[in-house]
Amino acid sequence: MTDLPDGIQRREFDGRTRLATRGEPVYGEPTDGEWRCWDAGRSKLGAMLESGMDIDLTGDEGVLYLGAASGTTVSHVADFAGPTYAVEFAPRPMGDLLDVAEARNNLFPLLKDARKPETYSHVVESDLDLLVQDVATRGQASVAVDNARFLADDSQLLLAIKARSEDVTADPETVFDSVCDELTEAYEIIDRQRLEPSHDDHLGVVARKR
Ligand SMILES: C[S@@+](CC[C@H](N)C(=O)[O-])C[C@H]1O[C@@H](n2cnc3c(N)ncnc32)[C@H](O)[C@@H]1O
Repeated sequence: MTDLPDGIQRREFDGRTRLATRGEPVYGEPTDGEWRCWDAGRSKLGAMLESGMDIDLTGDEGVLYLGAASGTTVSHVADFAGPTYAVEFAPRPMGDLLDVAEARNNLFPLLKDARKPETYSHVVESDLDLLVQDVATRGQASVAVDNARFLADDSQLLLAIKARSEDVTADPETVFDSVCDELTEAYEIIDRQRLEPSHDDHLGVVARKR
């Protein structure tokens, strides 16, 4: 069961109850006053929260977000959480991400490679509460394990695993099992759930740092 902080609400948009955060709109999402709809169809973390996975959020978390792209999901995270470091290695979406950060003084975009945490360890604080990861790259488990260095003990990992980024031909369940096995080097898995129908061949994982 998901524990939602005050900064995330369930509200009605177009006759459907959906998640929402308070902040400047980013991707043309529907709004209701200062609340903006968090579109689970465009956000794996949104889908994980909407499906009621075993996630525990308080709203004052320090966050490291890996794979921020243009800021669709990390904008919602920065709306409800504390300092949010957003790592993205592609220069193209970084321009959009900088615009998103303009309206959020707790969002810090970093043009860095998530496979090389040593290149941003001088900027990102230590003892963070939450690692959110959505990087379309091979070696998703080792990225999460290598970045555990920024987390306090017992903090949370919210991970979306994309099967095809590991192996386009393998059965997704086999890929998910192997990534989850590798994660246990640094984390205890609390919950795992496929993200269909909104995100094909993706697994949502909730874990705690050991
Ligand atoms: C599926 S998109 C992320 C979407 C985003 N999380 C959202 O929901 O708004 C995956 C992103 O991971 C980025 N990425 C892939 N490998 C990376 C790496 N090694 N370091 C940083 N970013 C990476 C890609 O450039 C891409 O923007």
